[in-house]
Amino acid sequence: MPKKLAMRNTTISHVYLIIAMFVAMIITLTFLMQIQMNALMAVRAYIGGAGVWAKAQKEAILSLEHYALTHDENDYQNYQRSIQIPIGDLQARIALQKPNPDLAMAREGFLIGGNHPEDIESMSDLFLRFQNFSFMTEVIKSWTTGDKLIAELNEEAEKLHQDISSHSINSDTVHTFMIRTNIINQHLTEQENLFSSTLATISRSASHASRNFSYTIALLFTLLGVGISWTIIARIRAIDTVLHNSEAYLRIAATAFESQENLIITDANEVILRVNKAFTENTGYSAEEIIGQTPRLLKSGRHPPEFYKEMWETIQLKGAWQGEIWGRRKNGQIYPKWLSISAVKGAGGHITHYIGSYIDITERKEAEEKIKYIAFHDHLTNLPNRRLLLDRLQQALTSNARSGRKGALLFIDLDNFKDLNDTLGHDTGDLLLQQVAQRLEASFRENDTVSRMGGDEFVVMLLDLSEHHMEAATQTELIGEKTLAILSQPYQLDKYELTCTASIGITLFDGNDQMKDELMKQADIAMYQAKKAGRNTLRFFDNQMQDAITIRTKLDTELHKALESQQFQLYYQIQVDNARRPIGAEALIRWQHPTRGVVFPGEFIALAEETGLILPIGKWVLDTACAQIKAWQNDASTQALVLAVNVSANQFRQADFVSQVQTCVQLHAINPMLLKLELTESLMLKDVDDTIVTMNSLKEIGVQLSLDDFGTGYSSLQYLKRLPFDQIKIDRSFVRDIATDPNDAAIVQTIIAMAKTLGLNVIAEGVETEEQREFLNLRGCYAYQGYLFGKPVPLEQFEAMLELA
Ligand SMILES: Nc1nc2c(ncn2[C@@H]2O[C@H](COP(=O)(O)O[C@H]3[C@@H](O)[C@H](n4cnc5c(=O)[nH]c(N)nc54)O[C@@H]3COP(=O)(O)O)[C@@H](O)[C@H]2O)c(=O)[nH]1
Repeated sequence: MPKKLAMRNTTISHVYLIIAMFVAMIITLTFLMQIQMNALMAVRAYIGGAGVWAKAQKEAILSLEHYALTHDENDYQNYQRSIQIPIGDLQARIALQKPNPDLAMAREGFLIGGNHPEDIESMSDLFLRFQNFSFMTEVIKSWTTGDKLIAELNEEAEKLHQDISSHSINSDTVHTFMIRTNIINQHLTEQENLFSSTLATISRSASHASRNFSYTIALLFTLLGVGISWTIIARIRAIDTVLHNSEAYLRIAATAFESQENLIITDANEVILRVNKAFTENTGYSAEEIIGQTPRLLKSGRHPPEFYKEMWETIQLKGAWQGEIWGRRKNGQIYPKWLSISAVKGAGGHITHYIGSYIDITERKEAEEKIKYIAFHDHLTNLPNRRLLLDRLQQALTSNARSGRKGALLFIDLDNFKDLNDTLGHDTGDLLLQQVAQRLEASFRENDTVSRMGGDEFVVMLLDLSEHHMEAATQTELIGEKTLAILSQPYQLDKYELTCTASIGITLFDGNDQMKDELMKQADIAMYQAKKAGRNTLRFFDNQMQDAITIRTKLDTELHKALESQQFQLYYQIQVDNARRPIGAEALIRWQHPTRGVVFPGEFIALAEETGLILPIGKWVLDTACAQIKAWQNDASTQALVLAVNVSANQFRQADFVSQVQTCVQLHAINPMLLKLELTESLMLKDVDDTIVTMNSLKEIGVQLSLDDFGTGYSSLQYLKRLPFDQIKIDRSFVRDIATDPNDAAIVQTIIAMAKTLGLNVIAEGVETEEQREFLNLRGCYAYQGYLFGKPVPLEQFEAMLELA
């Protein structure tokens, strides 16, 4: 923690500073005391010296006065000895006052002056240091004056000595001498007093100054000490706070360490130092077992050495790594985890520790796998779904392009599955689909893919077929045939036992520039060909099929446009009675194609049925027919005509078909009896009960119902009895050969008889010859439609034809 470290360093330097300050204070005060002591010693020595000096001077004068009276040479000698002391001091002063003070000479002088040898240094020192200070100049001045007086005294002494030695002395001379020495003595005493009092003053002042200075220094150091101590206290408080916070951090870190995430700390050599509880619970290793080991103990063995090499290189380079990795628990279980490793660096930038944290992603992985499974499998059969098949197909295309081997797609569609679903229910339908899936799975190799597209459609992808087209086709055909055989075996679906066949469309692929969607479409097209070929069979895709599909696609686009651009038109084919009188017409749709001219319904109705476009087309036909009936109301020749329109199965099955018819009838305000709806026989077979309900509702509106193409379907009399038809229309395929084919003649005769029994009208279509008309007439059929009376024509021609009739 750099902040803490910086604070600690600052505090330590403050402590050093305070110690240094006290040392400095002690040294300074000691030094000051030393100076003070020296100064005081020097002052004391000078005061002492002054006493000695004064005493010697007094003794010298006494000895000299005595000598003047006694002329005893001993007295003069005494004078000489006494006067040496002041003269010694004079010598010392002169030596010290030299530009280059002569300390040796000064010492000699001071010694002669009777000063203590130990005082001499401080005396010289005081003199030299302070000689220019005012207080010292006073002293020196007094001293100099004293010295001059001593010199005067000495002159008087020498003169006296000469006078005595030459016996030229008299009482007057002695008297004068005595007066002069007295004067000198008085002056000297004054100077001594001045000298001593000045020194005493200096001593006191120095003492006061020194004490005050010491106090000031001590005060300053104390203040400084207090200031620094204050700072240190503040620092210590701050450190306390930081320490407190650090402890909190440590507590937080310890709590965080014991989090849900699995944590592991190693040293720089990857030796495990610490793990948390989550880790021990997750791996099964106790802390004691794992500490001291390396994370290699946790290796799964699923990653190659390069994986770990790369991982550690990243950590060294970037300081961290994270990724998905397999680990091993103590019980040997391998499991996935999301691992993050961070390198911890010390102050020098070297790695000191590694911290590893990971979360066990076993559950997440399982969930992902489950989601992936759901996304790529069909929930009913558990087979791969379309997405997975396309994925594998893409891979196969890539690998086949390299290997040159062929593959195949088998598009399998169950025959009549919808009928089974409708009649036996969806649960039974589901059971069938599951059993079909099981049979398919059991009969293909493991590397082939059996998938379900949805509904009753399955696609099998075969891999590793021959490189040669024909051989691959033969292999696939055999497999396809086998599959048809397997699927056509009876199924036991709860209480029902039934058989169900399939139609298979096959396309081969080799991976060269082939698109998977295109291949799927090809197999689908081939499957439709198989259906067309009668079901329970297989067909290979060929290019002609592709062309047909291309045309179909184009037609579909154009049909949509045709509806928007009102390119449809109704033609009318006359229906007559046995006296050839017009009784009605059939409205037949035509497409006025902008480039192709008139296009007949045989070319587009089936496609419109498949695509659902028949619904808006049917609505348009109904609306146009009702409008025409209304238009014919104004003319006597047309107002009784019944107009028949074809209704497709999809149109009839619309939930709101009845209300569509009712709305149309009401909107155009027509007599509903003049509208006849032609329903095909096949329409009746599905959901008979619903069909009856719808038909009854239509009958309630008042429209007529005609059973179209009668005889081509199942012609179930059982149903026919229950269905509220007004009319049966004999299909033209029976009419065509009634004169020549006894079977057809018999069928037509039976139909007419049956219709009479059921109380239904009967009309024959496709009447082209008088012979046919006569035959029908003789058998009791009195209504006809066919080229013999008129082809379907546009409205104008139809109305013109009526005028001629
Ligand atoms: N859902 C709808 N289907 C419609 C509609 N209009 C027609 N169709 C269906 O198309 C089928 C073919 O119709 P079309 O080509 O118009 O053929 C009709 C007649 O031209 C033809 N016909 C009539 N008389 C004769 C004849 O003497 N010889 C002969 N070779 N052909 C003849 O029969 C067709 C009418 O048949 P049908 O409807 O069964 O009476 C047609 O069968 C409709 O299914 C439509 O608007 N909606």
